[in-house]
Amino acid sequence: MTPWDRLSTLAETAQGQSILDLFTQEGRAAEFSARFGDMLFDYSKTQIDTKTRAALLDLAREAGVESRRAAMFSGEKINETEGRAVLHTALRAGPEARVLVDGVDVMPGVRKTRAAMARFAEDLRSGAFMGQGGAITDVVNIGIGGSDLGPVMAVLALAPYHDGPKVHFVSNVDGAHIHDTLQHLDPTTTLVIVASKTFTTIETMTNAETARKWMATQVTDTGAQFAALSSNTEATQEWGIAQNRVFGFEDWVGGRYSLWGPIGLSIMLAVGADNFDAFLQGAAEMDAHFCTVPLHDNVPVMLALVGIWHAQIQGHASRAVLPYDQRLLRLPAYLQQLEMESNGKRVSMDGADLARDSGPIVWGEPGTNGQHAFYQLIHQGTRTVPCEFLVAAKGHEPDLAHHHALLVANCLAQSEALMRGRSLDEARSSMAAKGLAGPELERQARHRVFPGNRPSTTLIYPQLTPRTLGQIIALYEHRVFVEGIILGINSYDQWGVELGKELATKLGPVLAGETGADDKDGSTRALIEYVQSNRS
Ligand SMILES: O=P(O)(O)OC[C@H]1O[C@](O)(CO)[C@@H](O)[C@@H]1O
Repeated sequence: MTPWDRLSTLAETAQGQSILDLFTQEGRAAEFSARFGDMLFDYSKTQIDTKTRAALLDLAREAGVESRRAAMFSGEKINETEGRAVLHTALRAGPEARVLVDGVDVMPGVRKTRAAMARFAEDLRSGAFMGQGGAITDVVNIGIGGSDLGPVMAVLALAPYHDGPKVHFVSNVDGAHIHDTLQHLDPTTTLVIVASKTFTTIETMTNAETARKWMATQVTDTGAQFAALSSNTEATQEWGIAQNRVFGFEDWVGGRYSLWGPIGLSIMLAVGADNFDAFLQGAAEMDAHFCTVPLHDNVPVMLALVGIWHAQIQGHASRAVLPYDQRLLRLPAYLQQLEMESNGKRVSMDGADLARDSGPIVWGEPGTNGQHAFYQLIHQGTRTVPCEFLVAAKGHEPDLAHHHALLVANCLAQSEALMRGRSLDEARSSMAAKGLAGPELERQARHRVFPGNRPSTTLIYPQLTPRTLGQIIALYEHRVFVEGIILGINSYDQWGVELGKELATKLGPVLAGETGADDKDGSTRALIEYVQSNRS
């Protein structure tokens, strides 16, 4: 019997297994949690028991998690469809590290770029680097996907550490985004960063061109107030950005894994090089944990196995990520790209159809806001949505500690409520206490039943510092990697984004009336006609 078969059988047995009853086993909370430093990952509020976990660990071993992990860290070209190594971990590696790609140590180059970024950041933050109108007050990062989501998420998350210029982000090609961002800024004291690995992404290049025109209205040497983050240094030069403000990286850094290097410049500008270093250090610590700790106690591995249990074995199509931290507002969006662009694939590495479901749909919002929006469905809908809670024991506002206490109480209450539920008898008693009786009591009580037994995990840490944020992001990166290995997926390509881009490029001239729409289907033709007759 393969581990997959064993897990299917275990899932059948688990049907109807009360999670709450599993806690009659003494020490379950400690036994079904994993620690990383002062961070705790609690997965005891799931139906996973000792046998299930053993089968999940066998699955990981048989899939070759340990050897694939070694292959990734040693610079093997594990992104086979693009013939590339996967070494975002090198961007955060410590001073002693040596990482070989094709026999060449890439670390001297990584360190050189990191030092150049730090020098530029310090110059800009101290006022040594200025705009035409004086010290830089605002930075606009223009990028999309991995060249935007990571930096936006991290800059928001690290608000208590901001002591640099104000950082803004423009990603959408919708002119509203750049318009609304630039309209309040002064071009003479603004730095524009064009963040694009390829430097060809249509949204980014269109926004960059618009920013250049805006800058030219008041600045004579516009190029002097631009920087570029890219692995296509030829294109950055052609675009007119001086070499000393181009921060390059190699093709072994995937877009959605790129915030640790030059793509993270906006984070460094906001919080300074020391805090950025702490962010990298946290991630490097998680890398060391991932590489050395046995699978059973390995937080990224266990997070991945819980994910596989819920998505591929129990068949739950989505998972909700629910940070009880307003500053992690964009974490769900960031994880949507990280997880869904990495593992949303229908063929395995060798091109065969995937034998099971691909990675799940990832969605979420910070608590407590989500509670007043979609938690209704999570508690009483007909579908089970495994929930992943994140919360810090302590906030950053000592005088608002009572807010934080309420926040934590809500987070803990939600996982408890999801597991415990409320029975019909309990609902009946509360309706009877309100004076209801007979059929009306019965009807009202049924609406107030919570089925419970809904699984969740909680990641809890002391405080959201730069170092902790680095740990959390690296944790999720490795989780995605492990899930991808188990599914046989190449988590590092993204062919699924190409078709839409190609068609959009062809539709441009059609919408402009330059070419016909004869090859289009009836629906698309009707939509084109609608736009053409309603835009003037
Ligand atoms: O950094 P670039 O090359 O502009 O790409 C942006 C994003 O586009 C994608 O290729 C997908 O559309 C992402 O993987 C990437 O993060």
